Amino acid sequence: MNYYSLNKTAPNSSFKEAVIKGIAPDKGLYFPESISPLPTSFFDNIDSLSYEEIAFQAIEQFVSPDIPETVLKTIIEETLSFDFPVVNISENISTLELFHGPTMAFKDVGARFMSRCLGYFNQDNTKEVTVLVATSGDTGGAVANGFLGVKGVNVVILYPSGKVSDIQEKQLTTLKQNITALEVDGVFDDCQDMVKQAFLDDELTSNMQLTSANSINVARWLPQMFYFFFAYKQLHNTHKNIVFSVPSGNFGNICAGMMAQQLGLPIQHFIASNNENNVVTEYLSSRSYQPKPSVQTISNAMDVGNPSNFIRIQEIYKNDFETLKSNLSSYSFSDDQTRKALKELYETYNYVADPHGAVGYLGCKAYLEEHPNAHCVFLETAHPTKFLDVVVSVIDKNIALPAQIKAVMDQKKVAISITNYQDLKSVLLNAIA
Ligand SMILES: Cc1ncc(COP(=O)(O)O)c(C=O)c1O
Ligand SMILES: N[C@@H](CCOP(=O)(O)O)C(=O)O
Repeated sequence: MNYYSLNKTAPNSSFKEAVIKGIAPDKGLYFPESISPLPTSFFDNIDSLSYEEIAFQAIEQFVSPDIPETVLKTIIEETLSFDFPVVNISENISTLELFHGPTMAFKDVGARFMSRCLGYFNQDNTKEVTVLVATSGDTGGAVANGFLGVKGVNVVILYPSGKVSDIQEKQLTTLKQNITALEVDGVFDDCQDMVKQAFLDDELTSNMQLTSANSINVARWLPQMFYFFFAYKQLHNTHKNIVFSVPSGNFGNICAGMMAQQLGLPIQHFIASNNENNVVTEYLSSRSYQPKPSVQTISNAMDVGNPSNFIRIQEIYKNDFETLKSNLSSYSFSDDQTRKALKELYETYNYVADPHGAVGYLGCKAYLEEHPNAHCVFLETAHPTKFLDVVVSVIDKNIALPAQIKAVMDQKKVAISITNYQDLKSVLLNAIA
């Protein structure tokens, strides 16, 4: 598969080139040249397919011929080494739990898939690759974990100081080895802007091979399609009119769901559930797309004021506002509403959610008011213990810590404080000096 740049002024790239570069030379996001729907027999037989087989068929066209079939099968098998259960909440609402991986957030799937692709492409390469990542909380930990010890790859993670949870910070600052954490005096969008600026910097790019492990990288983004298929497999015999409510920040996850739909997955509608960072909610009601500075919320990983992947969503719908609107609704919720939803989920349904999942639940409720015949699946994108203070204070009950969380809690944080792009550049240049 070849990929074109959404800025349309760079040459097309193979999957391998797109993964290694991360972003096109004209700074556009890569997008696949074609999307061929899966045959109807795939959906007719989905009950008899394993998750690995489903994932293989979903992604093969996007990575072929750069990753041979046997290698791809191994990558998928290693990526999907944990469970993706759908849990029933009420008659019309279920949740897809995406937190059973090593860092307990949905990012584990994309990070594990991408690290193995890059490891494969880099196996005979003597030139080291530097993976730059901006995180508002979960990408950093997942990428650190996914790339830990990968030969020839150094990972540099930028995170906004004081704006990620304690556990998230531990997950991205305690691994050492080939992982460096940079604590930025700013918000997530500052981190993301610095990463994008680094790709524009000739002094850096002529001295080192830079790539990104944010969802701008196609190998991080596309595997996020897998679990929409897994949810469908679990639900399609008992539920019709399946809609997904995706707690959204950078819009990579929901955009991956839309790619699954393009492959033929019968998803009736998408709901982008937002906290008060509501650029897309506003766009759908006003037609005016106005990125704005992010505000801090209790669903911190969604504190994004300029979502990178919205341009891919526009491309999927060929920049047609009405087509997009017929397939996507969006709602924005305050922290107070999120706290009430956490409480309601616990007290009414005995379900302990995390603040991001709670925003997704609110999105389901809002949509179902207008569409009572739908079945809404909200993505539970992280484990509640990653946001221990918020969740415990709301439900007023201690929750057991999983082994993955206990393993990092008492580790010592190691991070370099930076305030601006020059600081980032110095860290990167010093590393190769
Ligand atoms: C727990 C959690 N939920 C939701 C999101 C938002 O996902 P996306 O950025 O793909 O929209 C993130 C961050 O990506 C996250 O970490
Ligand atoms: N919410 C994310 C922000 C980065 O998103 P990505 O999917 O583009 O990596 C985070 O948790 O860091």
